[in-house]
Amino acid sequence: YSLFPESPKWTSKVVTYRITSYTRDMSPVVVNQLVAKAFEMWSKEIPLRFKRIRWGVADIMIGFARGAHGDAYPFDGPGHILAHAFAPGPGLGGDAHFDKDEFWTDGSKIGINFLFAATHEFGHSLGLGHSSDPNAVMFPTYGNGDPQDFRLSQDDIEGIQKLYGNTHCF
Ligand SMILES: CC(C)C[C@H](CS(C)(=N)=N)C(=O)N[C@H]1Cc2cn(c3ccccc23)CCCCCCNC1=O
Ligand SMILES: [Zn+2]
Repeated sequence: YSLFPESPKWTSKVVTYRITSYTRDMSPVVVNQLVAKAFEMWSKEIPLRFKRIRWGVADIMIGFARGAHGDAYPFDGPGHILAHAFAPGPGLGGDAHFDKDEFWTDGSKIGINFLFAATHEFGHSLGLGHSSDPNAVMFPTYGNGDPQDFRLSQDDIEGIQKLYGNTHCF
């Protein structure tokens, strides 16, 4: 695993998130559920809680966008870069953007598995960089293992616990 320089992390016990835009590929209800599930993948390994807010500014602002969308990293049409997320911090820090030009699916068909991509992006939002372990969710490229049936690798868990400690007793 790798961290970002200076190991930025969230210092609050509860981190808020808000989904500000959606995709036509899946119903908003499904996107909401998959976002919650992706956060749970990480939160079950660390003493950190996530709270969804529907309005106002959350720590982690989540949305779908195509091409240039207000940050310095315009998306590139179908394929190539699928999404991006910023390291923990104020403002843009922690935010996760998904490329609207991808075909996002919930594991029932072809396209890009949204749960996998969201789990990867939220790893960045929490402070993880990329891993050299091909089995890690934080590996730089999509589609090495089976994105329809994945779980955090030991490397992913080691990295997130390095930042936030673990949830086990003494
Ligand atoms: C892990 C993801 C969820 C998030 C990362 C982006 S990020 C910022 N969050 N680390 C991602 O999109 N990686 C590219 C990396 C990549 C693979 N190729 C590329 C060709 C061109 C440009 C990029 C790529 C080869 C062709 C396959 C293109 C489709 C799949 N794309 C990828 O795997
Ligand atoms: Zn990445």
